[in-house]
Amino acid sequence: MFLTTTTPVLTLSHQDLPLIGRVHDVPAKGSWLKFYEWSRIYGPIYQTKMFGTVHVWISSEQIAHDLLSKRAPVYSDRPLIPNLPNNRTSGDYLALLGRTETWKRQRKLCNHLMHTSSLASLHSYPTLERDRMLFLMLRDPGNYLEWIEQFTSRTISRLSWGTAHPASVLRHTTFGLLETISPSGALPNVIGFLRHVPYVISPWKRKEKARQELEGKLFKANVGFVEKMMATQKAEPSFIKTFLQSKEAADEMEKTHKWGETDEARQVVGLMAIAGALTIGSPIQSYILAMCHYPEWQYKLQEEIDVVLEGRCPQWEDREKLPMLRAVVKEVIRWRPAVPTGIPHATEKDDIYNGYFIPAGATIHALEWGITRDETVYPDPETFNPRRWLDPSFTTTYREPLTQYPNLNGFSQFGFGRRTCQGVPIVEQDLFLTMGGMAWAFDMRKKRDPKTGAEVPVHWNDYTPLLIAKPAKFAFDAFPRSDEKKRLMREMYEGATARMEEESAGDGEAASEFHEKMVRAAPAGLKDEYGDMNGGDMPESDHDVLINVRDSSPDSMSSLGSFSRSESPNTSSTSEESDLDEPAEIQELSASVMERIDLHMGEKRKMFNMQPRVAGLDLPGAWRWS
Ligand code: HEM
Repeated sequence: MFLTTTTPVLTLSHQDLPLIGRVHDVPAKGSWLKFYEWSRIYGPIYQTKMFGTVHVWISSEQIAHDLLSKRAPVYSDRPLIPNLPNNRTSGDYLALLGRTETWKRQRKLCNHLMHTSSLASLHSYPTLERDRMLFLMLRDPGNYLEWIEQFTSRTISRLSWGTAHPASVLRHTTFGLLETISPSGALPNVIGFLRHVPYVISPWKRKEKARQELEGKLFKANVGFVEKMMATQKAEPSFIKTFLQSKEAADEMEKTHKWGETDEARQVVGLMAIAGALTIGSPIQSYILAMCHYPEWQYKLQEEIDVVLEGRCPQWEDREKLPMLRAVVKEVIRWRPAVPTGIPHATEKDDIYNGYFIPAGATIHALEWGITRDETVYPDPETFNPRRWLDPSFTTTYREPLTQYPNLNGFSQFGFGRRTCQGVPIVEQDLFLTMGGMAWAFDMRKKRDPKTGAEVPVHWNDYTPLLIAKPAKFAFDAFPRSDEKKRLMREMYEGATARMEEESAGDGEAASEFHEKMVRAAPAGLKDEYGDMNGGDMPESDHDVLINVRDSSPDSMSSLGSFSRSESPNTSSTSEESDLDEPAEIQELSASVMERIDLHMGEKRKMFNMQPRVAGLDLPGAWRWS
């Protein structure tokens, strides 16, 4: 009943797009590979029907521009997400809103906050956190996933609220949201009618409600913190601070109409934090994967950095002088897109494109994976080749002047038309600094078997299945390139931590008060999950031991409570610090965390029971809850 034919249907006035595929032909893992494979057979635009909804898949940048940009009034809506059914209207998540007045107002605010922050070079937060990350990698490269995720979540926390303290909880709630919204995440996104299951027996609804409650409290507490710091002139720069200052300076009309209420700004900034924490780790990890497979590019990059900077580690101010580094950044994103299926748009009216009919209400996917494999634009697309951005013979990608290009502005990987990504300045700076820093500091390469001397294989393209795809964990060696660089890394780390300590002295108790109390109030089991509210600060000296209590491989991250942490003295609990004298807000929050864990356990049991019924629909295992 849900299935389709492989033959285009002809009518007198127009032709339907080629209609292909069945829901159970699409694997849950690497679904974009299947959609790309179909594009090779059926062309750069075709449709599938899944549970009654038309999905249009576009694998050509030109077609994506023709529709999503040039016909923006028709193609700028977002589809309903069955597992988050108010996504188009609630105003909680800007990126998921329909094309409403709320979305327009929020997008304007987001734009203003990003612009202000990027004019101030993101307040050097990415540099500070990059310096911290390099040293952590030096000490414990095997835990690279943790250091990278800490880098991204701490950087965006600082940008959003002027402090890194919320980073751990942010990572947690954000990953839950990714499950909620991903087509291959929560089951109602695959079997749409499951969204009608009543709340009391819907594990998905209950889990999502608990997650949203926790997230809401986190965002509220963070705004409260910024307000408190501003009252004493100690607030570090942040999106929220910019909002509050802009509103303060505005006239009465602008106060509500232009900038909206603080509650709304809280959600806009929350969404920006979510986007930053979710996405940027993907290309950083893919860079290491690329260097394992293409060591020659690592040497070329190191040569550029060494010659131009004479031994210094790349800084954001060096960007004009380092085109190869910018080319590597861009090529990593092309080679392994972070959002390989794109974030879908929806049509508001029937449309005809080159004689093909596209109905109102269709879900439109700019298939980023397919777009980056268009051979007319990217010859030999499977090969990682930054030269395509630097050599004039690559006429479709090369652009002058090299002091400016390549860069990420307008790159297809950040979407199309009115819904393009707002975070490009952060992505650009984060990736330039981390990839440049890693190339400067380390020779990264495949491990060798100590007995045989043979290279230990590294996967080529094993990525996590959710909307934001990250490479499965792999083993590699990261050798510091010299003793001098080791010394400099320590110095850079110490410089970064000194500044952090200064900030902590400035924010005194207020910054950590909320988060640390939450940890202390939580029972022992939960401390594993929320243990280090600083996002895993480093021990004082080399002799301290990092205790990583959990595996942070992408696979294990698909279950709640899976983030690894390092034990830190200031977050450990004592019997005197019981929850009895905690403020009501903290007790309430801790109870909600408990409820969420209970829910999670119950839900897993229920899921188990439900699987035979799901299997009765003849869906392959891959489409079931995993
Ligand atoms: C590697 C990192 C990132 C990638 C690949 C990426 C990619 C994307 C894509 C493909 C879209 C959808 C565009 C469309 O619908 O046509 C999007 C939307 C968005 N991104 Fe990003 N993004 C990244 C990082 C960020 C960051 C750090 C922020 C932080 C501000 C951010 C904020 C947003 C927002 C607010 C939207 C929604 C725009 C709207 O719906 O109007 N993104 N991004």
